[in-house]
Amino acid sequence: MKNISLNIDKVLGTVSKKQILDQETKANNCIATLHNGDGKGNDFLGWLHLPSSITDEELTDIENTANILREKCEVVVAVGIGGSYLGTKAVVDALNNSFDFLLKERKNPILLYAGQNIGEDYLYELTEILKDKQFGIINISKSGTTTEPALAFRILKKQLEDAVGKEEAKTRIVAITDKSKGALRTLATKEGYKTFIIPDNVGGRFSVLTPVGLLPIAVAGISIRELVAGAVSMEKKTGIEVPFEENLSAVYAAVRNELYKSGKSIEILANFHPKLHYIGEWWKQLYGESEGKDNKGIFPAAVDLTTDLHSMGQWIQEGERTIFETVISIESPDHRVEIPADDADLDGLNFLAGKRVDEVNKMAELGTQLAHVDGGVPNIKITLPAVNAYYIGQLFYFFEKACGISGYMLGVNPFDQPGVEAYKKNMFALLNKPGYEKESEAIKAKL
Ligand SMILES: O=P(O)(O)OC[C@H]1O[C@](O)(CO)[C@@H](O)[C@@H]1O
Repeated sequence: MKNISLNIDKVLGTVSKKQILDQETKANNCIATLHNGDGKGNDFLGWLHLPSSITDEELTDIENTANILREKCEVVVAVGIGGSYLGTKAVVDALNNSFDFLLKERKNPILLYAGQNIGEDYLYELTEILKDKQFGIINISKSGTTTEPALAFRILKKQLEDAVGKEEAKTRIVAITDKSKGALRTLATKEGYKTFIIPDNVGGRFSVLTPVGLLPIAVAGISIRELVAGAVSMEKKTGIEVPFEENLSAVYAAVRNELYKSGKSIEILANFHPKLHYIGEWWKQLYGESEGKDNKGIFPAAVDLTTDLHSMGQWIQEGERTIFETVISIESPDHRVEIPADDADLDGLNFLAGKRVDEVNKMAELGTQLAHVDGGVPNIKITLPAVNAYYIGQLFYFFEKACGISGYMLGVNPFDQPGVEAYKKNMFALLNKPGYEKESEAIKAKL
């Protein structure tokens, strides 16, 4: 197996090599803080050695549970929001056929999602489509109290029980939550569901390599062993003993912090393969919740290229010069499509005849990089040799480790998310939730 790689050459017009190398001590100190567990948020460091500590028994238990759902269900609904669904969707979208839902000869159940929004039409359409389907539910919530998934689960649980009876429903529902706290744990115990535990010390956005991600990914027919193996290899490659310049996570963290200091306050994660869209969504939560606090932090944005070059391209090329770009580049796509010759050549594309589509895409990627760098947008490039579970495992861990280092370099606690509570408090006050009487009065006075 090869490895993912990092290229920072195209940031060097904005920050110098010396500036980056000067961050060595700081970055190493941050890595030591993570490994010694003596920094801010140190009760949430369970992700650090998670890949290498997953046991064969745990993986087998997850695979066996996935197989039960795979046998019984045409559709499995993964209920969860934020870290409780983004990692799964990132892997499944990246590795499954883009037109999976249209495949007739199915080897895997269709994975659908719920609880990641409160859209009434979304839930209506989901429940309608499930009416004639054999379905199961994986209900995922670390806290076990998040409103969006709890609401979706209440609706889907009733539908499933009405359709197949309470006893059968129990065999098609799996709960993934805290070992003892939260409403979901109480409910799962009372109903007797199969459960998996999200360790106390692993925050939601770092939980993709726990059963949170592993169970639904296994249901989708993807090798969780390869995913974990990739993460294990990256855990080694970014370890405390690895020299700064060889430690991809440390270098990425140092570079983005130097760019931030130089006025680049927005990082755009770009891909040239639409299947990677949700890798960007997962990454946005990871960095947004980890670094956006104390009135600081790089704003994480994401684009799909070349698609968004025809919508956001103008802004990226010539808008406010406060951005830098991190491109996820894929060395070899899985499949070959050659551009055919055409006698009439009315579209003038015969100069491309015989070339692979990826050759055009690669030139678009290179052309974009050069244009953006010329336009004052520094460019970091992360290359995956191919899109498979192993390299995505590497990528996840690479970003997680870099996020921990980067957050400490920035001087924030990368492992909490106190700001998320503000909207919840207002929503509960507006909905007259018991216990929020004072807040209800106060908020209504503002309307
Ligand atoms: O898994 P839970 O506890 O339902 O939380 C879902 C998401 O909500 C947040 O806690 C923010 O409210 C995220 O950090 C988390 O990933």
